[in-house]
Amino acid sequence: MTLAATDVHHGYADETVFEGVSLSVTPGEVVAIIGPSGVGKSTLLRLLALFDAPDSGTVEYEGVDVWNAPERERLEYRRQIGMVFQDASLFDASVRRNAEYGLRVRKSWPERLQHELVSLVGKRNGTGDAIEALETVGLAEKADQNADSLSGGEAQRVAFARALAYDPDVLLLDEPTSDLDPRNTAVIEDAVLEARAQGIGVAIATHDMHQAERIADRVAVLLGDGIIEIGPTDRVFDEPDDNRTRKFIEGELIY
Ligand SMILES: Nc1ncnc2c1ncn2[C@@H]1O[C@H](COP(=O)(O)OP(=O)(O)OP(=O)(O)O)[C@@H](O)[C@H]1O
Repeated sequence: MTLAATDVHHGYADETVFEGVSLSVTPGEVVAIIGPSGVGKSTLLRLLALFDAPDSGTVEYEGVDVWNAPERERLEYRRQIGMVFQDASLFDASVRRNAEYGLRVRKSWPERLQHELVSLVGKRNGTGDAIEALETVGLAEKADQNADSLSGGEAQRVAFARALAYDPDVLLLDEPTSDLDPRNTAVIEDAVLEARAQGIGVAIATHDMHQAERIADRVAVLLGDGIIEIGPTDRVFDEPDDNRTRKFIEGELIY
């Protein structure tokens, strides 16, 4: 399942964040979105997550222009996309109940609706296993603990498991490790690579250049005027086409 934003423009009130941005996420790849603070990395992820419609341009799920599709279809496409934010935002409930959240919502739907939606996206998700997802992030043994007993890093790992348990086609990660120590970061990065191995397409916004180098297949560099460069990670880091990319990677203030 390919998720693609094409020539999207977006802004808030009168302020344009970016224009003419195109980015696709294909199955089994990790795309890192890098760029200075405020250039619109989160905004782009929100457009890909179908939370917000672009001001112009299209967002397509497997070739379907989702903002011209009926609302019910759009909601179903949205459910194929797992999102993890910088802040874990867990519920005051057990780790297991948090990880199961998406599964419970889907199971509560009428059978007729389930069939209709399976025919739309070609699979029945919501049948995943929360404990398996917790195992992926090394927290299955804490399944019965209340989420508020977890450390910040553990909570973020549960947020990742919650997105994974639902069996998404795509995972969108908005700086998921920016507040984490190296050990918890490594757990999340391994889980990302595991998701990729299962065929999930992943886009991750990150300020950590080393993280992008470690886990991304492709890197998109977002600057004031849009994506100035996109390509295989090694090529973008070692031989960037755009001089601003090189300066940004080397830590110069360019924006
Ligand atoms: N809901 C909103 N209402 C108004 N302006 C917003 C909103 N969300 C983001 N912005 C503005 O849009 C611009 C892009 O923000 P965004 O969060 O997408 O950038 P970012 O690259 O993810 O930044 P950071 O790296 O600091 O997280 C910023 O100027 C921000 O202030």
